[in-house]
Amino acid sequence: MGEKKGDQKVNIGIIGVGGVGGYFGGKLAQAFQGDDRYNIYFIARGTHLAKIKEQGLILKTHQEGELRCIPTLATEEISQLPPLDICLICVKSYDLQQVLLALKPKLKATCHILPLLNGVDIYDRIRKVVFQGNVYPACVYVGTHILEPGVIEQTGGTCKIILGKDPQKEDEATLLKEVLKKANITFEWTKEYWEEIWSKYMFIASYGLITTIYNKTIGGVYKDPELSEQVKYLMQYIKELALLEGIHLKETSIEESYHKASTFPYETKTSFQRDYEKGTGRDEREIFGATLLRLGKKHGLSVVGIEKIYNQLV
Ligand SMILES: NC(=O)C1=CN([C@@H]2O[C@H](COP(=O)(O)OP(=O)(O)OC[C@H]3O[C@@H](n4cnc5c(N)ncnc54)[C@H](OP(=O)(O)O)[C@@H]3O)[C@@H](O)[C@H]2O)C=CC1
Ligand SMILES: CC(C)(CO)C(=O)C(=O)O
Repeated sequence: MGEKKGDQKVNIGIIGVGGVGGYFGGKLAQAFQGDDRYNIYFIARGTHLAKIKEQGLILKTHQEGELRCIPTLATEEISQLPPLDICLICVKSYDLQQVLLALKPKLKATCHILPLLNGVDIYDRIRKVVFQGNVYPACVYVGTHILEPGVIEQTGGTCKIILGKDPQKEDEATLLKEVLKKANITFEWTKEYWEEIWSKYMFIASYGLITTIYNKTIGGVYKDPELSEQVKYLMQYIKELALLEGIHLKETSIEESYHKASTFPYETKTSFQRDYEKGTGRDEREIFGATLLRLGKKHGLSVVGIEKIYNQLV
C-alpha cells in the first residue's frame, strides 16, 4: 500500500508517548503538523497527557534541538481513535497485553504495526492477540525518557529503527516507509531482523540488569572491569540462547555489543533502571531477566549464574 489518494487520510497512532513513543511520535507530529492528509494520535495518560494537551509535546533532541510537537489529538482513550493505518506501539512490556486488547478493534486489516519494545518475543506476544495487519519485528537504539510531564529528552543512540517483513506476510511496508522518510526518521529494512533484535537484546538485557542491580549508569558499568565481566557473562549466555533458538549471532557480537555502551553518553540510564528506581514494582524484569531463565531451562542450560544475578533484583 503506497501513499493514499484523494481525501483519504492516513491515521497514525502512537500508543504510549513516553521516552520512545515521545521521540518518534513527536517527530511524526512535527513533520505532519498542518498537513491535513495525515492525522497523528497520541495515547498518553496522567499529568503527562494534561501537559501535552496544554502545550503540545516538547521534544528535546540531541541532534535537532527542541521541537514543539502538536498531534491531531492526544487522549488516554484508545476507543476515541479512528481506524488506524499505522500504529507505533511504544508501551512497556507490562502494559502490552492490555493495550493490544483495546487496540485490536482500531487496527485496519491493512494496518502497519511497528512495535518498538525491547525483547525477543514481542512479535509473538502481539500475534497472540492481533491477527490482522502487518506486524514488523523491530528494534531501536535510542536513549530517551520523560524528563518531566509533557517533555521528552533524547540524549543518545543512533535513533535508527531496524525492522523487517512480517514473517507471516509478504507486505513490504511501503506506506510506513514513506511516512518514516517524510518525518526524517532513519530506518533500515533488513532480512536479518531476528539477528538485529537478538543483538539489541544481548546489549540491553545485559546492561539493563547490571546498571539496575549496581545502580550505575551505562558509562559507569562500561568503565568498571568487574561489572564489565558480568555484562560479558550475560552476553555470552544470550549468544548461546540465541543459537539454541535458531539465531546465529556473529563471532564478534559480544565485543561489538559490549562496546556499544561507549556510543551513549556516560550518564545514560537504561529504561529498566529508570523503572526500577521508581520503586513501583512495575518494571520489565520479566523481559530482561525471567525470559533468560525460562529460555535457558527450556534448552537445558545451567541457569545457576543467571539466577544469582537475577535474584539480586528486589
Ligand atoms: N527509553 C529508551 O531509551 C528505550 C526503550 N526501549 C523500550 O521501549 C519500550 C518503551 O519504553 P519507554 O519509552 O522508555 O517507556 P515509558 O515508560 O517512557 O513510556 C511508555 C508510556 O506509555 C504510557 N502508557 C502505557 N499504557 C498506557 C495506556 N493504556 N494508556 C495511556 N498511556 C499508556 C505510559 O504511561 P505511565 O507512565 O503512566 O505508565 C508511559 O508514559 C520498552 O519496551 C523499552 O524497553 C527501547 C529502546 C530505548
Ligand atoms: C540502552 C537503551 C537506551 C538503548 O537503546 C535502551 O534500549 C533502554 O534503555 O531500554
